[in-house]
Amino acid sequence: MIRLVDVVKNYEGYEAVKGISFHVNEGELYVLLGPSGCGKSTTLRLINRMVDRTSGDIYVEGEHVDSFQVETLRKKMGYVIQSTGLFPHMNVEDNIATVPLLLKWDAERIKKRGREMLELVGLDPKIYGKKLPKELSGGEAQRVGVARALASDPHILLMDEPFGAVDPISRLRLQNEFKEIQRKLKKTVIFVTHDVEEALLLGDKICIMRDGEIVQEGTPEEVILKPEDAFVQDFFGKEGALSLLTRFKAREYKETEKAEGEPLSDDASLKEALSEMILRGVDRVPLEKGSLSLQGIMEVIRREHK
Ligand SMILES: Nc1ncnc2c1ncn2[C@@H]1O[C@H](COP(=O)(O)OP(=O)(O)OP(=O)(O)O)[C@@H](O)[C@H]1O
Repeated sequence: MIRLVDVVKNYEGYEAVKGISFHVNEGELYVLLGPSGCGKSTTLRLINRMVDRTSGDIYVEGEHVDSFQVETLRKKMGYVIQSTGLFPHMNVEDNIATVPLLLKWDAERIKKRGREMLELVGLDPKIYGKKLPKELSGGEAQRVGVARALASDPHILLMDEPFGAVDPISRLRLQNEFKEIQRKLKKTVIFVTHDVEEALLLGDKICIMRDGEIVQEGTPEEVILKPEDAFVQDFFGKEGALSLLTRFKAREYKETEKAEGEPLSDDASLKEALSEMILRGVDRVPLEKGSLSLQGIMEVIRREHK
């Protein structure tokens, strides 16, 4: 679906991307993960030609990126960035309509699509359609950013730290909602982040970068449990397999037994549930109608460690 072969980017003598190759399959959410300055954003922007390659080749849906007109290439891909990139003088509806307008959709179809996209990202079109970006909270603006990227129904989404600017609670909600959207729509997504938990929660595959190079690529389980060097191991911290618990939802391991105390949301991850158990000094925490046991969590850790 998307293939990079020996891609290099030099910025005036500084080699930001040093000959990287990878392949992203259709419907896959591929995470580029690494510390600040390692070349993640540059790699993403090479794909939609916002940055020109120094050398190497990039293919999108089997075609070389140079064989497209730049506008045609960009229209194929939704692009979401941290600061949302919304046009400040356009209301939410008009922001979402930008690419469909360029694609010359008729007015009725654009309007309908705008409403559908706002509903998909959990915003009421009647309340939000006419608002200007400055009248939105950070989390709402990010949702509009995602709605706008999805509006023309591109096969591909390029997302550069899309939830980086929002507070941790809204971020977790947005991540979970986006995961649900992705489960339904199955877009091919390249997602840039430096947040390990975000990468583990969302990624089908994770590509770890350092100093313009790929250090390791694999499923979340592979990179956590079989780190190829100390950098990857350190990057995931000492918690190792514990970080993997981010990927599992409490609801999937719910037991019928009741437990005392404030219930956790069924959407909490096993990692959050484990932290709560440690904080409360208990081996069972209540969920909505049921509970989760330490033993249940330990079984997941043991299973994943095999
Ligand atoms: N337009 C530019 N001109 C010169 N150097 C640049 C330019 N854009 C990026 N760089 C440099 O290239 C390197 C990689 O930058 P890039 O933005 O791709 O990293 P990143 O991994 O996305 O970092 P962050 O997580 O901080 O956004 C950095 O050292 C950066 O300073």
